[in-house]
Amino acid sequence: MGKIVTLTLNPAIDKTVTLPRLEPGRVNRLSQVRIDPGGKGINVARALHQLGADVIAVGFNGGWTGRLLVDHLQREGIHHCLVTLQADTRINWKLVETEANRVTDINEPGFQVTEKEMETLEQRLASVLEEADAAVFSGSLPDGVSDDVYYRLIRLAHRKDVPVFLDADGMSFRKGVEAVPFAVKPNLDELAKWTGSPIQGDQDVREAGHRLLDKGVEAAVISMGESGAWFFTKEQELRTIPVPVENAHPVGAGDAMVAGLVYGVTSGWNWEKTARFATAAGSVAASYSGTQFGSLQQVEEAARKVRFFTD
Ligand SMILES: Nc1ncnc2c1ncn2[C@@H]1O[C@H](COP(=O)(O)OP(=O)(O)O)[C@@H](O)[C@H]1O
Ligand SMILES: O=P(O)(O)OC[C@H]1O[C@](O)(COP(=O)(O)O)[C@@H](O)[C@@H]1O
Repeated sequence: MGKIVTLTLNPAIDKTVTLPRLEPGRVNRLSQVRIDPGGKGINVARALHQLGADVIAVGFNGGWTGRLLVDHLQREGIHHCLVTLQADTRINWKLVETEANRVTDINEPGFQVTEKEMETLEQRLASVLEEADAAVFSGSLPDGVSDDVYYRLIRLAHRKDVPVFLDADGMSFRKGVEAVPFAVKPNLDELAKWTGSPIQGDQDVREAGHRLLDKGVEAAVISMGESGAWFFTKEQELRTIPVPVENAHPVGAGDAMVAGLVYGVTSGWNWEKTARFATAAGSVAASYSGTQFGSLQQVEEAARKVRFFTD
């Protein structure tokens, strides 16, 4: 496995705050507070690094929260190539209510990016892609970045022969798919936005998965939280069932799954092994508070317990 590049246009500091129950309109006191570096591509890089992969995180970053983010990345030993902006990297709040076992995400929109800054980022990405075996483009877009950005950058990666794994939402995902990434990983909400109609059962998922393959992507993975995921290629379709995680902390599970998927594909594993591993990577992440990811050994152990729907 060679170098993997992740792209995070809108990174974040994830602030996970825990309390028994939120009482709106009253003074609430937190029982725990946790800070993690975040944003989808940053998390994929952290998860891949935990698995032992050679990874570099590319993206924007800025202000005091940006310095905090870099500090965390350095402590974790993550290589990065970030374009520094004046404005602060956003803070995304993850409100955990323990009594209801409910997590509410409150994500800031993020900083404003100029055309010039976007050009600088594209130049850096282009040079990092020269040495890459795979790239992961994921997450929301900051203000000022047009929603065809993944489309353009996937085409850039094609010119360098680098397969792209895309995990995005809304119009940036829709346009990105048109550039034919190697793989996509929507969850059910993201998939419903792409199809334009609600996804109401396995048959709807299968139809949507095949529509994604018809667009030319080699692999479509549809994640469904604790219910596992569907893994589609032209040759095979599998539905995985993870070992359920009690009192799960699902933030970052999707990013861990993407990391597991890239890890399996770039290791040359078959689709069953990759599907088990990616599913398990998500579950291990869901077992930790905040965003924390499993080691190779932990994920391999959890992968042995993943079942296929037809088992
Ligand atoms: N409560 C859970 N128990 C076990 N596995 C989970 C749980 N939540 C998530 N996962 C694993 O993580 C994967 C990705 O989670 P999901 O919530 O679908 O992603 P996203 O964060 O992108 O919405 C799931 O397909 C599953 O394998
Ligand atoms: O870029 P977006 O869509 O706002 O998402 C950013 C958030 O998603 C996360 O990367 C978690 O994503 P997943 O739960 O999908 O794995 C958080 O760390 C971050 O706060």
